[in-house]
Amino acid sequence: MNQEAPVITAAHIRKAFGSKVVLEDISLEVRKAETFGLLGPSGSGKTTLVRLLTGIEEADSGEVHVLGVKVPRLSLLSQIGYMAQSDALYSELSAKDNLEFFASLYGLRKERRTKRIREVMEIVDLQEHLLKKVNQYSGGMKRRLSLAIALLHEPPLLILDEPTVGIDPVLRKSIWKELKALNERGTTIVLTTHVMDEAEKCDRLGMIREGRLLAEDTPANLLQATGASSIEEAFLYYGGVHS
Ligand SMILES: Nc1ncnc2c1ncn2[C@@H]1O[C@H](COP(=O)(O)OP(=O)(O)OP(=O)(O)O)[C@@H](O)[C@H]1O
Repeated sequence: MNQEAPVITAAHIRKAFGSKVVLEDISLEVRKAETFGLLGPSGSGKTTLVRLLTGIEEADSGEVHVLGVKVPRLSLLSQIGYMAQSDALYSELSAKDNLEFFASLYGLRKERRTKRIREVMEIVDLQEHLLKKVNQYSGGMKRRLSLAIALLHEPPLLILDEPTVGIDPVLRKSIWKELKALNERGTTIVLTTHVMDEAEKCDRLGMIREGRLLAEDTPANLLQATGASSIEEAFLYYGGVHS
């Protein structure tokens, strides 16, 4: 059992856009060096929740603390590697120039910058496309470059919104291997997914449906508690769809 203070604590989060309530009374904790997966169908509120955790979006009520600090806080930005669902890249620039830009934003000095750019491009298997303009990249390549940028400054917390969408199974496997290696080195990871086999790879899962957290536990415990034979079945169970 990890006795350290949680890296993320969200308490009674509520968020509405106009009259539409998108998140209702969400409370959760993410522990140091774990991979916490947010699993839920399209439109269930996963992106809104991770945006609240980063401080990009503000809750109507409830509080989020990250690394002991109340969100939003500018100083937290250097502590978080955030990969949004839509890629925030400069398409007229090369991958290298994009990486250089974000590296300078994070204050990486020249030597470390060069080393890290090489390392992160290897992780996402784009080293041969470093000088190519982003507008010549495929959708999957852009996702991989976005992941590389999130990893660049070696933040203690990674928040990844659907990081492996559009990425082929072989590379997906190697990216998961890297995420697990980062866990072992102390990095905490929060990611969203609606892919069940990815959900099983997370240390703990939060199941979200219609803005509510249905359950939160390890994949094994969720299976045991529901008597389900798959995460998909467990999700349906908590969603009230008993077979
Ligand atoms: N800025 C916004 N203004 C109004 N409605 C919004 C806004 N952002 C999100 N929503 C709505 O909030 C709900 C949850 O959206 P969200 O993107 O958080 O879901 P999601 O689970 O991440 O979905 P997906 O897996 O498709 O990305 C949706 O109904 C969406 O239309």
